[in-house]
Amino acid sequence: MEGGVDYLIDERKKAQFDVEAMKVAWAGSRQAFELSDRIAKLVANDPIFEKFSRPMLGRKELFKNSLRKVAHAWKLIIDLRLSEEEAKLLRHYIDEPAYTDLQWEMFIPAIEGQGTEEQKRKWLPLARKMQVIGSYAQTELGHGSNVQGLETTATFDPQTDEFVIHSPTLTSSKWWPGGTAKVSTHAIVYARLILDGQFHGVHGFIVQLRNLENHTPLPGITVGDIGMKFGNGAYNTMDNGVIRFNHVHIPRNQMLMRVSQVTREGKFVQSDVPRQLLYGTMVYVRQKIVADASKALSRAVCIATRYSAVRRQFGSRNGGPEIQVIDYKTQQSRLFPLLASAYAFRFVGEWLKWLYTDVKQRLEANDFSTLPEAHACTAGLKSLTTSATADGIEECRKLCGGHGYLVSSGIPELFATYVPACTFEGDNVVMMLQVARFLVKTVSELGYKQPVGTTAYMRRVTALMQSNCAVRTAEEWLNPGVVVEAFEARSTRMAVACGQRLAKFENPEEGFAELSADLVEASLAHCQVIVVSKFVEKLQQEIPGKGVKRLLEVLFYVYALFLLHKHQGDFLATGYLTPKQASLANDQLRILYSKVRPNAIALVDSFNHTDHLLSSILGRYDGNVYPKLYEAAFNDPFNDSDIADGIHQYVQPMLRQELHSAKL
Ligand SMILES: CC(C)(COP(=O)(O)OP(=O)(O)OC[C@H]1O[C@@H](n2cnc3c(N)ncnc32)[C@H](O)[C@@H]1OP(=O)(O)O)[C@@H](O)C(=O)NCCC(=O)NCCSC(=O)CCCCCCCCCCCCCCC(=O)O
Ligand SMILES: Cc1cc2nc3c(=O)[nH]c(=O)nc-3n(C[C@H](O)[C@H](O)[C@H](O)COP(=O)(O)OP(=O)(O)OC[C@H]3O[C@@H](n4cnc5c(N)ncnc54)[C@H](O)[C@@H]3O)c2cc1C
Repeated sequence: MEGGVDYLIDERKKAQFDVEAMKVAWAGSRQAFELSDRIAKLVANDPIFEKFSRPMLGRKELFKNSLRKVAHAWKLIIDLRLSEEEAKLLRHYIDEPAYTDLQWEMFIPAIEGQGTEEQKRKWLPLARKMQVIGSYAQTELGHGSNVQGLETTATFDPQTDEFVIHSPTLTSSKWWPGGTAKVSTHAIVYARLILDGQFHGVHGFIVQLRNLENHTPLPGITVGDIGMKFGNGAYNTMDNGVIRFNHVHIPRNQMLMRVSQVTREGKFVQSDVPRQLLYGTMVYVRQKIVADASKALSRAVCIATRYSAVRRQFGSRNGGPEIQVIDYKTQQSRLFPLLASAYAFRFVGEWLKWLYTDVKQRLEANDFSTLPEAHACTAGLKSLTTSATADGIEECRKLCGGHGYLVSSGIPELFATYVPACTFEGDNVVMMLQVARFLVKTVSELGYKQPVGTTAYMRRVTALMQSNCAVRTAEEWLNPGVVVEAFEARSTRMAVACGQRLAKFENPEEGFAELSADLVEASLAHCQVIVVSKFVEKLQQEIPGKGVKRLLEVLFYVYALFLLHKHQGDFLATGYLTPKQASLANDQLRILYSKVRPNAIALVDSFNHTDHLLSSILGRYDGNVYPKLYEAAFNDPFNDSDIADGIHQYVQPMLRQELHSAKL
């Protein structure tokens, strides 16, 4: 047997559920499935969107090719009259970081959220037709996480009714904004507002960077690329930029003025809208990043699962086949929790999208009451899901053994493209510390204020602090109420313990800094409550299709009990579980893995990933791994000739002992 074609055919026959119905459950609805499937095939069948050769291209060629793909995609959007939703899917399936990500996910949302009605009327139609191309220039060489520490200045000049945008120091150079180095014509630049010598906080300004006719930078603007990033291909299709402003004048009406206004006379007016709305774009993008985590993790898991069914090692009896590596319990205990996590993140992402839509509608109606919770949820879940996904992709590489390290496995590029998600849109630790602030506040108010939303479980603080887990058998862990209560009790106990220790500090900020590592752990525990509860809520809905709900229940228990096993130190230290109960959870986990095993291939088929999206020989749908790996090796341009450049010059003289006289 040269490939694994028969193995995957056999595996698919073992499925105990309706794969087509699971595809719909994964997509969210039949309509969402059909839409997504149609766009995925459109991209997969278009040779311009080929991406297998991407890691072998030099930077300039890579970038030009990326510009070509974006132009081709835009042409398709117009010719096929694709909706905004379809265009988003098109970008997802093209699977190449590009300036359009910033245009659609940051520049436009920033104007929508922070612009006045007049500004929206002017800028949004231009941006939506791609007549201006915008980026999001917040981070500087010296500051990223600390937004209030940004140094770029926007000084109002009452003489000309303009703001003067200036980079006063080297460290104030804008650094990282995607799409800026070579493409964007405009940027939302975050700068310190200065009126009559007084600082009035950091605000966003629409600044034109390039001449729309010939694309040259405007006077006073120095702009360039910040250099190659991690991995071949990967994020290097994006032109992350550096910008220096030398007293660049922009009209007053290009300050985004929904939150605060500057009058013609140079007076600062603070509206009723809270200052935090300036950060609204980040709430939107963090929500989007959570939704995307399941897409990235499911890709890696799909590759590792298919390959684990094709790959065989050891255990051959009487010349028969060796054991499929997916049958090793260790392989299952590493792979199946990641498979379950992909589903868990899919469902929590769906819920977060709902939460964001609700907050957005409220904000439009000037109801800001749910913004703090939305901020804490998006920050915390962004941190949890991206960290787990980045680690999960790397684990999948190891699950594929040596072949996982080959670029043709599709995993190295996926990893290199994905890992910055742990840093951009807020470093993951800094984000968890935001959750910690929210939790500390919630806990300190417990005596007189009912917690709401995702912290509502803390209303039962007394019960959660005092009662203990009642599980006596492994079977008793198969109860969603029991599982969720365990997570809620652990989270409440960790948060309350942090609150009690904080109260001993005279200076709360000093206490917060001192206890920050514990606070991050308490925040993670709270975020895990959210993911686990949202999975349970999903299971309470009607889920059609033979066996679909049952398999999702299995995955829920795998996800939750795996986390419980991994963090059993917390569950034991807080006193909610006994060592015996933790051990029973682990026993149940092993039983659950055996329930996943026959369904593993069908569960990853349910992601409906095309071979184009996976771009992986190990993860091919047909399982034809070995012949294709062999073919790809000899198709590599490095194998064009048997004698590589440099052999005659540097190797042959060594073999002939003539190196001393060779010209090096
Ligand atoms: C959160 C901060 C660290 C806060 O700092 P401070 O403590 O200094 O606070 P402030 O004084 O500023 O404010 C305090 C106050 O405000 C509240 N707050 C803070 N943030 C928010 C918010 N967002 N919403 C609401 N409220 C907020 C806070 O809780 C306080 O409230 P109280 O006073 O009541 O306590 C902040 O400074 C911060 O956010 N820092 C991080 C900076 C950051 O995130 N920068 C992002 C730069 S842009 C960027 O990185 C772009 C990345 C590229 C993205 C590409 C777009 C593509 C999208 C799709 C992505 C898919 C990826 C998938 C890849 C693949 O699959 O291949
Ligand atoms: C691929 C990529 C694309 C990007 N695109 C854009 C873009 O389009 N526009 C844009 O404006 N920016 C962009 N960024 C910048 C990005 O948003 C920042 O890098 C990010 O917000 C982190 O900030 P930083 O670099 O200042 O990290 P730092 O804050 O310097 O972090 C360094 C370390 O310090 C720790 N740390 C920092 N503060 C604290 C604290 N208070 N407590 C405890 N630990 C702390 C962090 O955990 C981290 O370990 C991009 C970055 C990347 C990697």
